[in-house]
Amino acid sequence: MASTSAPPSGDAGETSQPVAIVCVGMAGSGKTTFMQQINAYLHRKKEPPYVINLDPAVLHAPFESNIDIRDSVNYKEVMKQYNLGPNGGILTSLNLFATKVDQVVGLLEKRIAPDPANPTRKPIKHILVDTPGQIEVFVWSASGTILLESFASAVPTVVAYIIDTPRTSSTSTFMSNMLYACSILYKLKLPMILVFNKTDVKDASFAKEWMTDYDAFQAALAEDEDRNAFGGQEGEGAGTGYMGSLLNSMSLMLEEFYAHLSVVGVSSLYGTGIDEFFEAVQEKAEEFKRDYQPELEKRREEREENKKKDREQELDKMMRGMAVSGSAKPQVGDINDDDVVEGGSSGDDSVDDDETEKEGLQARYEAAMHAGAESNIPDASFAKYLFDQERNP
Ligand SMILES: Nc1nc2c(ncn2[C@@H]2O[C@H](COP(=O)(O)OP(=O)(O)OP(=O)(O)O)[C@@H](O)[C@H]2O)c(=O)[nH]1
Repeated sequence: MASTSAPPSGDAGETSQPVAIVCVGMAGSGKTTFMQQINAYLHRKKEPPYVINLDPAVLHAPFESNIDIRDSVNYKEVMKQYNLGPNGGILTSLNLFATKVDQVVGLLEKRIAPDPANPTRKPIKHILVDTPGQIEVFVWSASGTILLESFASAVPTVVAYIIDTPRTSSTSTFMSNMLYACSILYKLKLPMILVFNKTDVKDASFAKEWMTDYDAFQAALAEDEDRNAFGGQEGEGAGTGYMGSLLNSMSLMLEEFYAHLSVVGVSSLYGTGIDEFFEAVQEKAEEFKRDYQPELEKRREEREENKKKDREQELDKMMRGMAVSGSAKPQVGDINDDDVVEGGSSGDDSVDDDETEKEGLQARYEAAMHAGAESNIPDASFAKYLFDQERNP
């Protein structure tokens, strides 16, 4: 079941490696406000984080970034040059930035490694990564995967999925959001924390209960069905028996998924629940090292192995190509020599044969003409003569 209030396994700052927290969330869920809040929290704790902004379209970020995609890629220029709309512009900017991921990780690794020239420099304990508001552009793009895998190869990385709690309070919107979270987990393959934001407006206890108590969700489902209110506050209330049974089976299916999540309720506006969030970060960082890192390394090794195989195949193909073209010349030479020796049927020889044939025909024709002239063979018989000559040269 969801580890909604798991005890902290130590201060997040005590881990030897820093933890990267990648914030994703639907537009308006409060991602930027949340980033601002956790950034301020860490500054207050005198543990300033390393901040990476991957949102090329953000106009005013309320916090400073150490690495900012906007410093390398001009989103508006990308839109203009490639004739793209806003989403295409963000995607292309991310793709362009992903080509520099080695430099980004290089900078990051340099910063988190101890500096012999400055031994008193405070180590970085948290890396905060802000992502574009268009969640699908990041989560479902190749560049998003490349960037995340690169971070995860450098430091333990966890995903914080920010949810707008007041807009998730009906059974159907809750289920939609959970399915989306599930798809993100499958896609990113990194430990995930569900951050129920805006708890100053709507407490997240209902969500925690629904995730841990199947009967409680069933009761809420029955209530929504009775009220014909599957859309909740923001829906149209289009409840049907089909919807009820669908939500029912989905909630059963998601039980296993919930078991792998940490769930926290926060108010980014007032800063409540942030301690609990960092406890969950610590828990997930440990989980990353225990469960995800070996899997990531296995995938990386497989990729390397496949790359090696591809390279070997290419090399093999090339060598075979060289062998064919290398041996082709002598072989062609051999064939020519053999042809000459054996009088084989090379193209040139057949031309010679044709020539000989032609000359023979010509001679016979002339002889025939001469003979015809001499013997007055009529033209009609001449063809027969030639024919006979052909058959009995
Ligand atoms: N009441 C309340 N409002 C919040 C909270 N967090 C964010 N908001 C409000 O929600 C709105 C959206 O917040 P943002 O932080 O801009 O959301 P976002 O997810 O970054 O949005 P995009 O930039 O579109 O991706 C703003 O009006 C915030 O003030 C919260 O904890 N409580």
